[in-house]
Amino acid sequence: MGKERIEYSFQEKQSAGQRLFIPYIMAGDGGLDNLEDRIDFLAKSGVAAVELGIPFSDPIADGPTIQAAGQRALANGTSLKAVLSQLRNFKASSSPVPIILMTYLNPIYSYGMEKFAADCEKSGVDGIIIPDLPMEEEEMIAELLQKHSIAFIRLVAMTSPKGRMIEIAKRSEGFLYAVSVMGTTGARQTHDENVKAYLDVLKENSPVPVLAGFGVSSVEQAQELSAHCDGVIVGSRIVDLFNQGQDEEVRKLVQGSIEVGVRG
Ligand SMILES: O=P(O)(O)OC[C@@H](O)[C@@H](O)c1c[nH]c2ccccc12
Repeated sequence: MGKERIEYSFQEKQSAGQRLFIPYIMAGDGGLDNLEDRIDFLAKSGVAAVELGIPFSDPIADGPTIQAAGQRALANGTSLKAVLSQLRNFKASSSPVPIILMTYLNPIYSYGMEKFAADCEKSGVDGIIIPDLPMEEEEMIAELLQKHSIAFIRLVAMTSPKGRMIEIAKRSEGFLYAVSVMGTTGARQTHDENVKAYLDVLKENSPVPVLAGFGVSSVEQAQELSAHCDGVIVGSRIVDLFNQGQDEEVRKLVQGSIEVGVRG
């Protein structure tokens, strides 16, 4: 359950000599019915976990691709409640890979924090990412998540002072999400040169694995960044490929990224 399940999955991949890869998909994009198949497909492709987004009307950290996916999901009635009950139906805890929910704070508030944490556990959710909850305000939910054995994955930004980065890394459970661009989610061709040094600092100071996310859209980028941390998170590119029915390209992206390449 939770943190241990994430750690176990990561260790399994790393001891097989692979990089970690976490795809982000928007729950309900293409219908909630296909969720289980999609997770199975990703697991078979070699991912270390799946990050599942809850659609929200005001996604401040998201660029156009994920905003559009959220609109499609909301249009077919997807809600936090519907996602949790769908996960519970197919028992995410017997899912072949850990499931990490990514949701803004507002849907959690309207659902009820205590009930949210309890229902996540019942639905087999292993970890949570809440991008609009700063460290200073996390205490209340942190306790609830702990009580229900759910890993609370923290995000760190390139603009954080070093001391704050280290504090966030210390608190993070499962892994540390290193946001590797300044701006919103969305595929980009290249990353700022400073990203590598930033990842090196995190890697040196983090007690948990470090994964870089935001702007990664190709095997080359994944390989380049993975050489400075434990792996990558890819959202917009995966969302686009699934939306275009190019599942085979998704598989190639995952498989190319998890191989330890010439750069690493
Ligand atoms: O789409 P990108 O640039 O590949 O970035 C990953 C990202 O999509 C996913 O982790 C995510 C989607 N929405 C978020 C909001 C905040 C933090 C992270 C996320």
